[in-house]
Amino acid sequence: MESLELSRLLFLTSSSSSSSSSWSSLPIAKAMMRHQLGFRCLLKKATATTTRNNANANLHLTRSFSGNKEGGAAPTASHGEEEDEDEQQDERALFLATEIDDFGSVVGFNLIPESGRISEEDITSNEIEEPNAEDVEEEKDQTRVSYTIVFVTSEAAPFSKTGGLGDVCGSLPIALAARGHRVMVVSPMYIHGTPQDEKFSGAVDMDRRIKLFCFGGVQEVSFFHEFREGVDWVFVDHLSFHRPGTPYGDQFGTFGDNQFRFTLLSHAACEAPLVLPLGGFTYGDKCLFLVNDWHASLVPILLAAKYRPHGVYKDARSILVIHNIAHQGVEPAITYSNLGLPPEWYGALEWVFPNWARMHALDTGEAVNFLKGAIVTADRILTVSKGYSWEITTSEGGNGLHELLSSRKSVLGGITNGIDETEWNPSTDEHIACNYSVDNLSGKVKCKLSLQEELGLAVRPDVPMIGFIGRLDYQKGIDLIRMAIPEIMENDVQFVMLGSGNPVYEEWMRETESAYRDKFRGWVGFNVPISHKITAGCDILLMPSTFEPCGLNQLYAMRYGTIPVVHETGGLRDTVQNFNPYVEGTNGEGQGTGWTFSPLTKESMLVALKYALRTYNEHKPSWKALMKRGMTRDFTWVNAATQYEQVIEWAFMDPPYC
Ligand SMILES: Nc1ncnc2c1ncn2[C@@H]1O[C@H](COP(=O)(O)OP(=O)(O)O[C@H]2O[C@H](CO)[C@@H](O)[C@H](O)[C@H]2O)[C@@H](O)[C@H]1O
Repeated sequence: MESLELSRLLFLTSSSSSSSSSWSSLPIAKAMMRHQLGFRCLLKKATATTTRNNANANLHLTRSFSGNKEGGAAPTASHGEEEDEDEQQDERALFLATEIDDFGSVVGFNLIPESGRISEEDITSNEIEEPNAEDVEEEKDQTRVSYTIVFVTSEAAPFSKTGGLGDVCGSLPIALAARGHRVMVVSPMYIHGTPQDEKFSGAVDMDRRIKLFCFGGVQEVSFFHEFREGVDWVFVDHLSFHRPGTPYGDQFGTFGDNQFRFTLLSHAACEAPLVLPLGGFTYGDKCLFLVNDWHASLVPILLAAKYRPHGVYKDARSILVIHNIAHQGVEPAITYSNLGLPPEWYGALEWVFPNWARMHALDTGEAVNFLKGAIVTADRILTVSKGYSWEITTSEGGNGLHELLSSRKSVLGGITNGIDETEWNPSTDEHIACNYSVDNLSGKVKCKLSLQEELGLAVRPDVPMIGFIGRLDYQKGIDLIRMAIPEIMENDVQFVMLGSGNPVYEEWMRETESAYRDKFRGWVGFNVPISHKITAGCDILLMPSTFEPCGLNQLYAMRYGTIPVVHETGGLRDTVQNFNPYVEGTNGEGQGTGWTFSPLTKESMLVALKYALRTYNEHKPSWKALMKRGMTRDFTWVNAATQYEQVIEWAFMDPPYC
C-alpha cells in the first residue's frame, strides 16, 4: 500500500501547518470561521434596519479573527468596559444564533435580529439558498475560499454518457473549476471497440500503476489523464472496462461484474489524489470527494474504514449526490468480503430485504447495499432538486431508504441541476437545421420542417409536434404514453420518440410506428445529434415520468422554446411552472413555462396535452410568450455551482461524520 504510506507523510505535513482540527470543535469558532471564509450566504444581508446588535456582532467577529491587525482596531480604553459588556452580549447572541444538529455539530449560523426573535426562516438554515444573479455577480469580486474537489462518477460527458449523470458530471466540474477550485473527475476509461473510443484519444497514460486489494486478490489499475476546461479528467484503466456495450451492460443485459468494476473505481478514486502528480502536484488528502450514485458510494466508507485509521484523509470530507435512488448497488451479503473493507464495517453496508421481497422460504434477505453505505457515512447528502430531496424521505419515494435519509435530514439538501449552455444553445447548436434565439424565433420552424423531412413525416409547419427523449425505463412513464397513444393519435399531431433501454418498450415503439405511419416515429437508439434535433424541432416535450430527481430534457426544451408537459414530480415540479392564462397585467400572455399534471394518470396527462394543443392552435401570442419565458429562464451551472460551494463549506465546518 505504498500510496497510503506516501500520503501519510503528506498528511503529517499538511496537518502540522493547519490548526483547524483543534479549534473546529468549538461551535462559536466554527460559526466565526464560516463568517471569516466569506459565508455571506449564511448571514442575513445587512439592511438599512441593521441593528446595533448586529453591528456589534460583526465587529466582534472581525476582531476575533483578524486579531488587531486589520479592520480590528483594539478597543480604546475610554469605552473598554462598555465594550466588554457588549462583547458578552454578542457572544451570547452568537451562541443562540448557532444551529446545532443532533450530534452537536454546527449546521447553521444566523445573526439574531434586534428583537431577539428567531424567525422560522432563520432556523431552517440547512436550506440551500438559491443565489440571485446579482449576488453571484457581486460575489465574483470577493475573495473566495477555493477547494480541492474530486468527483467520482461512473460516467462523465463527453467521454461517457448514458443519461443525465453523464451530463452533470461533465458540466458541474467545469463550472466549479471556473470558480477557482481545483477539480478532478475520476471515472472509468470505457473501451467499447467503437469509434466512440476516440473520445479518450486526448488522454495520456500517467505511467502510474497501483495495486488494489479487493475481490480476494490484487488488481492493478492505471490512470490516464487529460486536462480540459480547467478540470483534471482522470480515467481509471482496467481490463474490465474494455468491452462492447454501454458502461453498464450489453444486449444480454446488465454486466454481472458491475460490483467488481465499480469497487475498483472507488478504490482507485481514493488513491488518485494521493498518487497522481497532476500539473506537478498531487491533490493531497485534504479534499472533498463528491461521490455520485451507488457506483461511487464505497468512497466515503473507504475514507472512514481504510484510510482514517492510518491518519490519511483526516481532513477530507465527502458529499454523496443521489441522482437516482432507484439504483442502489445491492448484491448478496457474501460479496462483502470482496470489497476490501475491514469486517467490522459490515454494518455500514448491511441491508436486509423485507419478507415480501425475498425470493423463497430459505432466503434470509441479507444483502449489501452500496448507496445505503454512503448514506450512513457521507458528511453531506445532496439530491439534484429540492423537491426530490424531500420525496426520498417519504415511503413512496425513498425506495426503502427513507427512514435512514430522514435520520440524516439535517445534512440532506437538494440543488437543481444546471445545463451546459454551450452544448445546449439554439443560437449556436451545430446539430440543428437552423439556429435561432429568443430575439429571432424564425429558425425554429425550419428546424421542425427539417425534422419532419428527416423522419419521413408530412412536412407541415402548422401541425403541433410532440417529442419524447429518454431512457426507455419504467421511471420515464412510457406505460402512460403506451396507454394514451390511441387517444393522442386522434388529434392532428405528429409524435416522435427517441430512446433505448427496455426491449419491451423498444418493440412497442416499432409497432406503434407501423400502426401510425403518418403520425408517429419511434427512434430506437442513443443518438445525441438526434436528441438536439428533436428538442429544437418539436413544439411540445412530453415527460410523464413516474419520478424524476431533476430531469434535464425539460430544461433543454425550455431553452429551445419547446414547451414541456410534465408530471408534477421531483425536479419537474421544481423547474416547470404551470401555465396560467388568467393572470392580470400580463396582456393575455399569462404566466408559466409549460403544463404540469397530477395525479399520474392517463386522463390527467391527456387533459394537460389537450390544453397545450389548444393553446398552440388557438392562442398563438400566449404560445409565443410561453416559449420566450422558457428561453430566458436561467438554468446556468453558475447558480448550482454556487450552491454546491455552500454545501462544501458546511461539510468542512464539521468534523468528519465518521
Ligand atoms: N436515446 C437517447 N439519445 C440521446 N440522448 C439521450 C437519449 N436518452 C437520454 N438521452 C439524454 O440523456 C440525458 C437524460 O437526462 P435525464 O436527466 O432526463 O435522465 P436520467 O434519468 O438519465 O438521469 C438521472 O440523473 C439526472 C442528473 O442528475 C437527473 O436529472 C435525472 O432526473 C435522473 O433520473 C439527457 O441529456 C438526454 O438528452
